[in-house]
Amino acid sequence: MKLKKLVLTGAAGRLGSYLREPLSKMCDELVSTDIADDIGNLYDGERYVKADLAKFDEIEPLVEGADMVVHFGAIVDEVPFEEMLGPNFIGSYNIWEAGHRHGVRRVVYASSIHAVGMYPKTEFIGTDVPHRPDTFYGLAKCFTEDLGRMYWEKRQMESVHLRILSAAQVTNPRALGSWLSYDDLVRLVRVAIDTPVVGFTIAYGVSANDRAPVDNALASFLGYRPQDNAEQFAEQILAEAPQADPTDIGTMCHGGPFASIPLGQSAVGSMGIVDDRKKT
Ligand SMILES: NC(=O)c1ccc[n+]([C@@H]2O[C@H](COP(=O)([O-])OP(=O)(O)OC[C@H]3O[C@@H](n4cnc5c(N)ncnc54)[C@H](O)[C@@H]3O)[C@@H](O)[C@H]2O)c1
Ligand SMILES: O=C(O)[C@H]1O[C@@H](O)[C@H](O)[C@@H](O)[C@@H]1O
Repeated sequence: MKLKKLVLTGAAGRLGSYLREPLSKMCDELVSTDIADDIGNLYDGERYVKADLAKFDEIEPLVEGADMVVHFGAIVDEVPFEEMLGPNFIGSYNIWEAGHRHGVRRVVYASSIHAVGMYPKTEFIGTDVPHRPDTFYGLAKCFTEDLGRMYWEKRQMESVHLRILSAAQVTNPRALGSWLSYDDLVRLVRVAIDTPVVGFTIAYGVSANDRAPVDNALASFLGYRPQDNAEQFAEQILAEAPQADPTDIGTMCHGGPFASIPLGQSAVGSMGIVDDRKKT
């Protein structure tokens, strides 16, 4: 199905960099947006507009005439609530409200495992477990999932909330379960757009890892079939890993370092994430 217009927020970001090209091929016009000054060379059919998610006046005109919004823009680490409020809470409201005013059919949202990060890993969690955020960052993901449910139930605007686990190079034992390869990310976003009816849906964003700690059974109607498996990295990662501390909350919970970090303090700093965004 080729759409008329798609909007991608967070287009300058790491995941955005892998989504721009495939999204540009799924529509006549892709409007990519971010707070960054530019995003490099543009793909055929792509236009870039700098805008701040926290400002309704900047976001609202971008959404006019769009079939769907792929909403990936956000602060992606734990920060004090006051800093999170604009981009991650108000930003989500701005996307849904602007979308509603312009008759946007669906939002595909980058939610996160951190909406449920305080569950112990001994629980194989489904998409229907109650929220259990590990940080203000996770709380903003919970807020946005509830916002999406409310706009579906009250205003019939659809959304798919992709609770991504770890879309980054595999550098630690946790990622052997939580890895989402960039190719599988694209597969997931593609089915979230292509599935004819989604209502309000939550799906975990994870590859076909032998050790995947979450259950996507309730989202199986999306037909997401991940192809990659982090087990290919297991031997090396486990040989190099320090002995796990069973009393550490971060080791025990789905949220990893986000689960053990004090509220408002950076968790990403300790995770060794490589900036391998795709260059254009
Ligand atoms: N990478 C992961 O493992 C992972 C896991 C779960 C969820 N997510 C979610 O996926 C999305 C993309 O993450 P990423 O890893 O590519 O991070 P990223 O930081 O590379 O990308 C996020 C982008 O959002 C933009 N942004 C921040 N504040 C903004 C504002 N006020 N207005 C407009 N744009 C703003 C940033 O400039 C950045 O380009 C985020 O919503 C994140 O929460 C990522
Ligand atoms: O838990 C994870 O691995 C990831 O969770 C995402 O929500 C964060 O944005 C990302 O920075 C983390 O690496």
